[in-house]
Amino acid sequence: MATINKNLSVYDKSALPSAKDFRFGVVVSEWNENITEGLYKGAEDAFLDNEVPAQNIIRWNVPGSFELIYGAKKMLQTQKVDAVIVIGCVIQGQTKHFDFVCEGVTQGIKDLNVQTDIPVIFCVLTDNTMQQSIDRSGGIHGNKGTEAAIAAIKMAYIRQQASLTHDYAGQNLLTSGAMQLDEGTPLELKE
Ligand SMILES: Nc1c(NC[C@H](O)[C@H](O)[C@H](O)CO)[nH]c(=O)[nH]c1=O
Ligand SMILES: CC(=O)[C@@H](O)COP(=O)(O)O
Repeated sequence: MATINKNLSVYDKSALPSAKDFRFGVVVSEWNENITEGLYKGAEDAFLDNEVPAQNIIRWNVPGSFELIYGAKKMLQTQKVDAVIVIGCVIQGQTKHFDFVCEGVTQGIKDLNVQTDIPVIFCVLTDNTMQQSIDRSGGIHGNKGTEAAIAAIKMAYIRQQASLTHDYAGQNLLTSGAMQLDEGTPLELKE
């Protein structure tokens, strides 16, 4: 379903786990800061709306979206956080640079999710025009920063619950039957 068919800011607060004890890192790109600041506000407001204490939100800035990878890596290595959001806005220019930045950031953030134990949420707009970015950072399609904060809360909870289960060494919990993840159903871990 494309963004135009859903509002990025809409979420069911009653369906979320408590986030008051979670700590979140947010790495923000300074490129297109008129957009990334709006995305950050959406994320921050959603955290605060879900009782995350302001002091539990750690923000770092990096020059551009490509640097989100290194910034998130150092955040994970040095800060006690339950999830990290990377925020960027990449807009098509005249050259192929857009393609390489977008692909590089996507693969780099994917790698962090594979190689580390902390969820890293991908809040990077990859748009054709500035208007598309405006529409998705608090405009007519809502705010992707809000969506990212809700994802961060949900993933921090999944990580917390998974840490309570038996260590199925070498097994993928999602396929071993130990973890049933149904949409909207609280996580139930089976021994
Ligand atoms: N054109 C955009 C960039 N480009 C800069 C790169 O992200 C990077 O900072 C540079 O290549 C140095 O390593 N970054 C964005 O976030 N958005 C753009 O539209
Ligand atoms: C994503 C970019 O780096 C791009 O916006 C830079 O613009 P250009 O391709 O015109 O150099």
